[in-house]
Order: sequence, then structure tokens, then C-alpha cells
Amino acid sequence: MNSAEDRRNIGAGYRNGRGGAATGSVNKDCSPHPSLSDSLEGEIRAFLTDEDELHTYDDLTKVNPVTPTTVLKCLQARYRVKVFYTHAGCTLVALNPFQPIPHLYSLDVMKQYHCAPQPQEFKPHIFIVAEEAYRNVQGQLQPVNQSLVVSGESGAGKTWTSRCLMKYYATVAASSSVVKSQDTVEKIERRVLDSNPIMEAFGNACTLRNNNSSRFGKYIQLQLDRCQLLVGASVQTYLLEKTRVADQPTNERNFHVFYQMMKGATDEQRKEWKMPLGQHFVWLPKAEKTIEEDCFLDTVEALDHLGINEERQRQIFRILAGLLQLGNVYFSPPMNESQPCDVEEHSKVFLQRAAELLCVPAEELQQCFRVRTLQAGKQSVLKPCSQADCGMRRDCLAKVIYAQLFEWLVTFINNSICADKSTWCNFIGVLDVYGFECFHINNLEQLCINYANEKLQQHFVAHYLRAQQEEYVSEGLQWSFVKYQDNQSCLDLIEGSPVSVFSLLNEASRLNRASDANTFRARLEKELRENINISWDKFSMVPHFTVAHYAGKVDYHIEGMVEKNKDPVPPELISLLEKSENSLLHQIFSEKETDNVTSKGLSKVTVVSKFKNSLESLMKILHTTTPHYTRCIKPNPDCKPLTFKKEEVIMQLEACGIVETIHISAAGFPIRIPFRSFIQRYRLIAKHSRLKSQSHFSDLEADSSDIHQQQVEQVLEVVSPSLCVDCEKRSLWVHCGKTKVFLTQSMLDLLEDQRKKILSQCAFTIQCCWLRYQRRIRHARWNSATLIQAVVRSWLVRRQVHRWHRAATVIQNTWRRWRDLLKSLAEAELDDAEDFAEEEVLALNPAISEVGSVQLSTIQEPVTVRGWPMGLALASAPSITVSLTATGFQKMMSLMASLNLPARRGEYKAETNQYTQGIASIRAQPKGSVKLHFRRSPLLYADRKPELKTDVTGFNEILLEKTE
Ligand SMILES: Nc1ncnc2c1ncn2[C@@H]1O[C@H](COP(=O)(O)OP(=O)(O)OP(=O)(O)O)[C@@H](O)[C@H]1O
Repeated sequence: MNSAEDRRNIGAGYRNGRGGAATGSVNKDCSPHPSLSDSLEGEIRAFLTDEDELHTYDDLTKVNPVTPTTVLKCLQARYRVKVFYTHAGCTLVALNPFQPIPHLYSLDVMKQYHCAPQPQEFKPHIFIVAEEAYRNVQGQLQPVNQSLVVSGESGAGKTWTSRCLMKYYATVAASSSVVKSQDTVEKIERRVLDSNPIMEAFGNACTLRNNNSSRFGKYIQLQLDRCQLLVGASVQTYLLEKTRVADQPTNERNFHVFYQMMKGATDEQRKEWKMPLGQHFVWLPKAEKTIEEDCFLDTVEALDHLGINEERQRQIFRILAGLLQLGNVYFSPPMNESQPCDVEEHSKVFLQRAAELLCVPAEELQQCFRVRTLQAGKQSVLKPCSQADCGMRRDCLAKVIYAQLFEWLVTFINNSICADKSTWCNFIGVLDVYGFECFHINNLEQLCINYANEKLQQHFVAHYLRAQQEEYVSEGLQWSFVKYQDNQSCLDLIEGSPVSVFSLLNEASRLNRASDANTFRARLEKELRENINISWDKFSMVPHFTVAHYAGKVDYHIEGMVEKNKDPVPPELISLLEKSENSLLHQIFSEKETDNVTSKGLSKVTVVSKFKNSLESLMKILHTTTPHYTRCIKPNPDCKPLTFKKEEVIMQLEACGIVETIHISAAGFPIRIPFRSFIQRYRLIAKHSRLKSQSHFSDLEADSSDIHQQQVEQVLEVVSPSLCVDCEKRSLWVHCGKTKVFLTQSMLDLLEDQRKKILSQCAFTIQCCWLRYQRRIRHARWNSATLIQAVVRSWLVRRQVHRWHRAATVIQNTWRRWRDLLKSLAEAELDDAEDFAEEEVLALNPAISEVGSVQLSTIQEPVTVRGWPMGLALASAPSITVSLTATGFQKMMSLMASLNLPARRGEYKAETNQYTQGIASIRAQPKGSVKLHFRRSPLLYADRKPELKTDVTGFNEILLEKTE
């Protein structure tokens, strides 16, 4: 056994009592020397845990022993070295650094986690959780839909984490879109991300615990299509803290959007909103404090991106400005009880401005605040309101307007980003709810918030702890149970039936009379005395009740609780708003009857009923999804960077049940797979190996558990043969129950690795076959293409040659005709010249004339030839006297002279025939190009210029030039 294992086993013994105490304190009662026992405890702890190495533990289940102290130390050590994420079994613990860590959330890091074959092997990160959920959707493992539950107390980093998750999905779910229109995806992801600044501006506020505290809960569903691309989203919000509009806790601020308007408005907007520079608004405390969320332009930009047009934005901001003016309206008590209160003199201007901004008549607005309309049968009776009532009605107006405006915005966002149901098939939900709250004074809001946390805790417990343990029993597995805190009795106290805090609250709210805190307290005590989770401080003068939540005890003040639960809205106010000329306000209040406000102004549903219903529908969704828990921890209450306060952290760790989770995750088999699913997923491992070894895998499609078990064994045998031999080792890795296989994470990794290897081998084989097939097809196509090309080319060439041939024939024929014509012309001329020479000879020599003809070959004397045709003839004749007497140059010169040709150098070229017996040709040297002009001709190539090397040579050429 290696030392690490040694330590772990000793740790287990230590935890189980052999070492003394799981809490880290050795049994002091048995030790006579406290100092000795302390040192022993320290020694054991040092032996178990190498404190220098604590920061290297990525998973809190690996610390030894698993106690709150060691877990705390490990987290502290990691925080010191700026490691903010740590696994705690199935949960991720996120410590808030309270300072930007840019490289931790960069695009590269996202890609790294997204592309990693095994992201779990990387350092713990929120992206691992995100990627796991994403891969679950890709793998279509049941339940396919995923929920990422982010919890923690105010300021722990829930909103930050949710934003990171959304950015991650917006990036990875969009980046994989290579085929789909990039535009659509970008548009959606941009819109989804843009919904954040809007909801934060309208729903977040600066509190004592967090500068950007969400004053509402939200569940965002990111909708994914078949290819796991982000195609839309929807937002569900819970319990907006609308009281903040009219009543801000000491040293806290109103919602961000009001400060953004005040600080970021242009002069023109100030004028429109009647918000002059330096104007004091009662409902805007701590306006001098500037935080980074005070950026008006960001909100406007996000509104633009989301498609809220300028006119709508103007209406929204005018409404908000109107609410601010309302806050400055005060009432003075009337002189006479029967008279209504008066608006204080200096407030009148604010009332007037508020009426103008809300686009309602100022007179009617004032009347609504001061006079109540009572319905007595069919008669309406007007009753003046007290000064306090006037203030309440004013606040009520502001709250109802703000809440409805927020709801309208959420609906608009949903309409803008929600995809059509047919386009998405799976979703990943991100739940960001307010953490457990325990203040000095707690009221209905805290009761609701803590109730929601109880519900989530129960879901967590049910999912990981109870389910795991109960399943072990039903599957016949030996398991030493860890005690866990079941909060069902607390939930029964709050929401159970027939009597619970909620049911009694609703009962009191339905009574048509003013509630009395003491009476309600007495009723609670009478009805719920039996429940161990509720108690009362007998000595307290303030009517209250104390609830023992899973995270600690919380005192709730009863005063005003019933009234808050009723949340009544005077009908006069609703009728007034319906008449508003601000079309948005008019639309909000007249188009639909909202859940809690009817046109008669009565509450149909109480606050707790509405909250309970929405929470129940959320829980339904959570139960049908695979949950992933992230626990955000706030390391110090002052939001100081890199400051770790142990007391603060330990309280949070205990409140969220981290230690229990770690115990179970460390020792148990967190993965349970039904036999059938296991076989379906991993049978290929066994099959593949049997194929190799040519043996048989019992691939029977049977429902019998025995056959399934047999098949499971075959798979396990292949994955790790040693496990099947060594039973002890096997029991640490895997267990076969009655219907399910129980696995450790390592065993699952092993199986998945093997499966992946086989799948990639198969994929490789398929790829090879496919490539081969493609190559064959390509080759065949290539050959066919070559053949076709060859045939076409030869056809083209043949056609071309045929055309040339026809053209040449035409040219030849034409040329021949033309040559013959010239020849005949030349002959005709020669005939004429011969006649003339004959006459001359006859004149000189009568003897000849007598004979009638001269035989040139018989002439003894040289004769002077004057006419050129005759001279030419003589010069050409090999046997005549001229040629005998004159040779070479002389002969040529005489010839030229006989032809009357100028004897300038180079103008003519004379050639003798091959036997040098006579002149063969006389050619004029080319003087320039010969231009032939053709008319358009239907003949192909008729417009072609003959090459310089022409058939027209010699004497014909001379003639040609001449004719030109
Ligand atoms: N991972 C982080 N890196 C850097 N700063 C962080 C991180 N997480 C949280 N913070 C800082 O802590 C502040 C509080 O975080 P956040 O608003 O997310 O808390 P919360 O749990 O949502 O609180 P609330 O419940 O009040 O809304 C943030 O404004 C931010 O400055």
C-alpha cells in the first residue's frame, strides 16, 4: 500500500471513530494530559495531510480526513495561491476573488476546455461544469436537459458565474456553427448576452453586501438545436424586490437604472425627464456613490440591440423619471378629519411633473392618493385617506408600475430571444437565485428567499445524498450511511398542508380587516407548536417567530407581513394608469389582468402563493433535468480582494452541506447506470474484443436481469481483467446491484476511454473504406472525363481540318482560275509581240519573208532582239545563238535589256535552271507586303491573309504586281 493510500485508510478509521472524532478533536476525556492529546492530534493531522501540499488537492474529497477543518484549510491554501475553483465530489466550489482575473475566463481558456478530450483532467473551473453539461446534451444521456444550479449568499459570485456560463455557451455553441448561418447564431448569442445588462440595470441594486446585488431570482434556459447550437433562450424571474423602489434600506441604493439615468442623461434628456442637474430625489439615496454598474450607455446599447426602439425607450425612461418625482411628493395632515390630506406646498411641483411624465391628469393623480373609493353595494363612497395612507398609496403606485414595467421588459426579452419550439430540442438551464438570507430584521421577502433555498437544498439532498443511499439499499449494496440533514420538516412548516406558515398567512390575508401582528403570532403558536423547526422567544416584545433552517436559525418579524402578503393595489390607481397617454403604461395596465392585479385592484393571488407556484414549476423542471451544482463562497464580508476569513467561509460551507456531500462522494459510487443502458452503451467493448478473439458475445435481447448481469460482467472483464479476479479491488471500483451497475468515477472513465478507443477505431475503418470508395469513384470519373475530352477534341480537330480543307479547295480553285486567266492573258500578249517581231525580221531580211517562217535554230548570225517577249524567249532557249554567245552575267544583262527591265542592283533576281543552260526565272524582289483586300465572304477563312510565302512566284508575281 502506498503512503497516500495508507493515509487515506487511516483517515477513514479516524473519521469512523477509531481516531477519536470526526470533528478533528481527539477524545479529550480519555486523555489525562490535554496538552499531550493536543500534540497527538496535531501529529495525526500532520501525518494525514501534508499541509504544504494542500493547495494541490483539486477535489475536496481527497483531503484526509474529510472534516470542515481540513476542507477549510485546503480552500484557504488554494485561495492563497489564487486557485479559486475546487471540486467537492459532484459539486464545484467557487471562491470569489473579488478582483478581475482576466486570463481565467479568456476565449482561449474556453476553447481549451471545450476542445479537451477529458476536460475533467484540467484544473477545476466553472467551464468544466459547463462543458460536462454540454457534452451530456451531445451524448443524449438521459435526462438530456441540464440544469446548472448556482447558489451562495449575496455577493458570493452567483451572477458572475451565471454570466460566465452564458458567455461560455454563447461561444462554444456558436463557434461550432460552421454550416449554419453565422448571422443567426451571432444575433441570438448577442441578444442573450444583452439581456444581462438590461436585467441587471432594472433588477440589481447596490446593497451593503454587494455593489451589484440581484434583487430577483432568475432561471435562464439556453435552447439548443439538434446540433447543440444556441438558437434561443428564455428567462423566468422570481420575486423582484419591488419595495426597494419606494423604500431603500439604510445605506443601500435604489435599482441601478435610476442612477444610470441621473448620471448619464444628456441635457436634452434631463429636460425631457424634468430632472435638472443637482436635483435631489428622496428615492435615490447615496447618489454620490459611483459604481461601475452606473453606465447608462451600456443599458441603452443593450436595449437597442434587443430591438426596443427609441420611442419605447423614451416611454420607459419617462415612466422611471415620473417615479422619481413621485418620491418627492409629501402630504400634510388635514385641518379637519373629514377632509382629505393636502399635498405639501413644495411637493406640488413634483406631483405636477410626475403626472406629466406618467401622462395622467395631475388632479386625478392627487385625488387617487388622497381619497379612497369604497364600494357599498352599487354605491361608491369616497373616504379621505390618512397621511400615512396617502404615502402608502403613493409607494404602492410606484411599486406596481416598476414591477409591471420589469415584467414587461422580461416578456419583451423573452419574445426577442426565445426560439420557436420546433427549432430547439434540448436546453441547459442556469439558475441564479438569491442565497440564504439572515438579517437583523427579516420579513416576508426573507421568508420567501429562505424557503426557495430550502427547496433547492432539498433537491440537492434528494439528488445526491438521499437518492444515493436509498438506492444502495434497494439494490442490495452494503453501505455505511452518512447522516444527512433532511429539511423536509422545515419545508412542511413553511409550505405544508393543512397548516403551515404560508397557509396561515394566506388565511389572514383573505380576512377583510386590518391584520394584527400579535394575533397572528398567537395563531401561529397555537397551530404550529408541534413542529420542531419553529420557536418563539418568550421574552421578546416584538411579535416574531424563529425558523430553524438547514443553514441556521432566522427570526422573522410579523409586523406588516400579512399586509405584504396581500400586496393590495387600490383600484383607483389601476383605473388611472389605464387612462395614461403614455402608450406603454396604458398597454401594461389595460391589455391584461396581471396575476396579482385585477382591474378592480384586488389581489387575486397572495405573494406567497404566487411564489410557491412559480417555485414548484421550477422544481418540476429541475427534477426532469440532470443537475450540476456550483456553490459560490464569499471569502470575506467586506468584498476585499484575496482576503479569506475562515469563520465566514465555514458558515457557508456548512450552510450548503458541502462537507456531507464530500463524505458521500468520496466513499460512494456516484455513478449508477441501469443494466440495459449500460449494455447499450458499452456492449461494443465486449463485442469488439470477442471479434478479435473470434469468440462469442451473448448479445441476447432479453429482459432477464441475469442475462444483463452476465453481459455486464463480460464488459467489465474486457475493460479490466484484473477486477474480475481480485474481488476486493473490484468492490472498490464497481458493484452490480439488482438492476443497476454502480461505478466510481475512475471506473466510468476507464469504460469511456475504452469505448472511445473502439469508436475511433471503427470510425477510422469507416473513413478508410469511404476514402477508398471515393478514390475509386474519383478514378473512374477521371478516366471517363479523359475519354470524353479525347473524343471531343478529336471531333473538334476533325471538324476544323475539314473546314480548312474546304477553304483551301475554294482558294485553290479560285487561284487556279485566276492563274489560268493571267496565263491566257500573257499568252495573248506574247502572240501579239511575236507577230510584231516577225514583221520586223521580214523587213530586214526578205529571204525570210519569202520562206514565210524563220527557224531560229538555223540563224547563224547573232540577232538583236528588241521586243522583250522575243528576247525572253531567246534567252530561255538553250540552243539559240544568243545563249551560246552570252553567258552568266552578260546573259542576264542582255536578258534584262531585252525585257526592258531596269538593271539596278537588287530589283530583279534572275535564276538559271539546274543545268545552267538557260534562264529559269526572273523575279522581282519583294518591295513591300502584298495587301489583299477581301470583301466579306461566306467562305470560312476568306478573310485570312495568305502567308508571305506565296505560291505566286516568278513571272506571275511580276504580273500580279503589275495588275495591282
Ligand atoms: N470569478 C470572479 N472573478 C472576479 N470577480 C468576481 C468573481 N465572482 C464575483 N466577483 C465579484 O464579486 C461581486 C459580487 O458577485 P455577484 O454579483 O455575482 O454576487 P451574487 O452572488 O450574484 O450576489 P447577489 O446574490 O447579491 O446578487 C461582483 O460584482 C464581482 O466584482
